[in-house]
Amino acid sequence: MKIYRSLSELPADLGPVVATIGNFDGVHRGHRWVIDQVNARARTLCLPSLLITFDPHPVRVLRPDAPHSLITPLEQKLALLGETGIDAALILPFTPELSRLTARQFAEILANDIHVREVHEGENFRFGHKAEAGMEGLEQLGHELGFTAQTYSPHILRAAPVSSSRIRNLIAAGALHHARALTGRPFAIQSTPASGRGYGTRYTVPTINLAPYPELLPAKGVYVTTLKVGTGPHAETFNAVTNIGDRPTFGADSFAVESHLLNFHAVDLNEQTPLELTFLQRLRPEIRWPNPEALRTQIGLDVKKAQRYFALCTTLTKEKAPAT
Ligand SMILES: Cc1cc2nc3c(=O)[nH]c(=O)nc-3n(C[C@H](O)[C@H](O)[C@H](O)COP(=O)(O)O)c2cc1C
Ligand SMILES: Nc1ncnc2c1ncn2[C@@H]1O[C@H](COP(=O)(O)OP(=O)(O)OP(=O)(O)O)[C@@H](O)[C@H]1O
Repeated sequence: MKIYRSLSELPADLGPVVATIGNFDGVHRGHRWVIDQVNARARTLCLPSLLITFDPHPVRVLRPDAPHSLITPLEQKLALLGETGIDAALILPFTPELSRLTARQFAEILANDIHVREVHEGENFRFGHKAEAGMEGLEQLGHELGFTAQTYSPHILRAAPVSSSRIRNLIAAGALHHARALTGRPFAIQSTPASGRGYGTRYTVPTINLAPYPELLPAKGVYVTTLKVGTGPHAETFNAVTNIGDRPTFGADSFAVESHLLNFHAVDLNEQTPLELTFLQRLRPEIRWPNPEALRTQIGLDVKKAQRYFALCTTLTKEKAPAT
């Protein structure tokens, strides 16, 4: 997938293109449904497929005071979009000026600068200053400016339309299984290591702490996870149990995300080592234990549950594998 980070980066000879526009946070099943249609049309017409997205997320510019955390920060989103078969992604810097473009001005950019032949969107798509226009407006403007607009009814899963906001709420509530059904993959975050206070090694179990993470995290609590350390051919993935929370057993609140590796062996870690933490199952809420011994005993039980989870996964994977 080619990535263009502004209009001026688009090669002059790219168009005409079959395009879709949106935030695509979480790259969920509704998004992938639309992207598949775009790719199929592009192949039929022998044109490149192009996904147009925005950075930062428009909400951050339009409502800077409203808390809004991303399911997939930009680079993670681009990596996932790269797996969809889309030929190119154009990231439009979402500025106050862009937010003030009228629907017509935006459609003119689509026609004259991006050379769209077709634009494919879900029926809830809105664009232009104060979200003034929807798919009907896009169709009319396209008719004038020389492109067509294709509208899709919402992709429904578990009795409601799939949307980034729905998935965000599920993850924030710790409902990881439900969120996974809507995205088609477990929720994962990318970070780097940070130093802990040393309490774990002294009183409970050793952990790898993650650097403060500014985007979406699951609800506070204890989870079965995997932790991938490093990238590329030298990356290693460990089974783990992870606590997200304030660690109230040790006094004053001190928020952290920290993982205890089950199949630990020494790895070379520094502050830049890429980490990917994947959340598989929620085990329990975080609790203020009367003393570190009680917490250590509970973590022992958490580890046993996680081991059972991984053992069951291995058995199921083996059962699913074709006979050799
Ligand atoms: C699997 C797991 C479960 C945990 N559960 C709790 C908990 O219920 N309550 C709590 O106060 N801390 C909990 N913790 C956090 C420990 O208190 C934490 O590991 C300890 O404070 C070490 O901090 P440090 O890494 O800064 O040294 C948990 C940690 C792990 C790895
Ligand atoms: N469930 C769905 N079915 C069909 N199309 C969808 C679905 N969800 C999103 N789309 C379409 O995918 C494109 C990108 O969507 P976008 O990420 O902007 O919205 P969203 O997933 O609904 O997020 P939010 O909940 O933040 O509004 C748009 O054309 C949108 O209409």
